[in-house]
Amino acid sequence: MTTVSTAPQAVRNDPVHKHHLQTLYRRVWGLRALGMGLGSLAPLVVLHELKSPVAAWAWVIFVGYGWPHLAYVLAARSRDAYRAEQRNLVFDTVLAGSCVPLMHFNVLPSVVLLTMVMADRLSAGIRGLWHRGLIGMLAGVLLGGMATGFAFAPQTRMPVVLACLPILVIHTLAVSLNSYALVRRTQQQNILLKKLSRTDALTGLVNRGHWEQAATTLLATVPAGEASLLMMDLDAFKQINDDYGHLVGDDVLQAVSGVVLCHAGAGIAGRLGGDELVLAVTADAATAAAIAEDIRAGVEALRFVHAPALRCSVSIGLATNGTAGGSLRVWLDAADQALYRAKAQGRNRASAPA
Ligand SMILES: Nc1nc2c(ncn2[C@@H]2O[C@H](COP(=O)(O)OP(=O)(O)OP(=O)(O)O)[C@@H](O)[C@H]2O)c(=O)[nH]1
Repeated sequence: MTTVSTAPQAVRNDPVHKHHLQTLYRRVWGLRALGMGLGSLAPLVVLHELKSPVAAWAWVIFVGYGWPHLAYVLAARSRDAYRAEQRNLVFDTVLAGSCVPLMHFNVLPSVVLLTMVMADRLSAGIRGLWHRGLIGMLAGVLLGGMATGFAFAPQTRMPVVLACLPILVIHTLAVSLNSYALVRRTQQQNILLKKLSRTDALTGLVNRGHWEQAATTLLATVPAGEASLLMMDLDAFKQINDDYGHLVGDDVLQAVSGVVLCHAGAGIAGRLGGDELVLAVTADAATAAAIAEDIRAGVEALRFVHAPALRCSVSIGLATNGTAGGSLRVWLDAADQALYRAKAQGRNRASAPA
């Protein structure tokens, strides 16, 4: 019931993943003890009905209540605990199979036992385990049959039916809980992956590809004159990098992105690349100019712990979707020209197209 997916090479070499595999036997221990313990109840009742010899009792008691702990010790003492646990998982099936002839093929407990054991091999997610488990199970049935002469009495009486219930109920609920946890974890990881795939790692703004998608949608849905684009470029950023180093340069980029996000409202802030940031927002030209001034002033007010003397500024080019026409390319071009004007007019300012 513990899932260990077969991972690609890079993941398999990861120390955390290796540790996860090498400690599998510890996680399986409790589940094996519970499953084998409950699973042995019905066989014991059948042995009682059949008035089986002591050797059969001893074997089933070993399978149900001794083997789970022996399996733990074998894996713990092994040089490769994961391989040892894989052997244990196959040996589980041999043992389960061997109990079937001891019960003279009593139909309900035999089916329950074999099904539960097989379901656990499948849900472990280890490649080929179910296949090896099937062979192990058949070997177990064969060995048990050779010991009992394949005696056959498939009828199941009520006490045996009742003895099957604990494993049926508890095992089914445990497997369902495990699946529930797995689905929840996968959903959360998918959300995180989606977020990471569209986020610029340094600034936390959306990356170019995702920003272009979102801006295209905005452009298609907002009437002309009601959406604005702010294209921002840090002033003399190369000099900042040269004077203070790239790490401080990164701090500046992060801090400026923080200011942009702070004033973005419901707009979409992104990093096109380098020190070039963009904000597409549902706002007319006057509102966009006010947002641009807030960002400009916010950037000017930034101070840095690792470079107290450092002052930075940003130039901003503005374009509304009215001036830009229908395509994102034209809109970006209009904002870029406005940014060029802001730089040419002396930087640290916002400018609209001429
Ligand atoms: N620290 C840091 N620097 C970066 C990063 N990406 C790009 N740069 C640097 O940003 C600088 C961009 O400089 P430019 O935009 O060409 O010029 P500028 O110095 O900002 O001058 P103006 O734009 O004309 O004001 C280059 O030196 C790049 O190496 C980054 O992720 N971190």
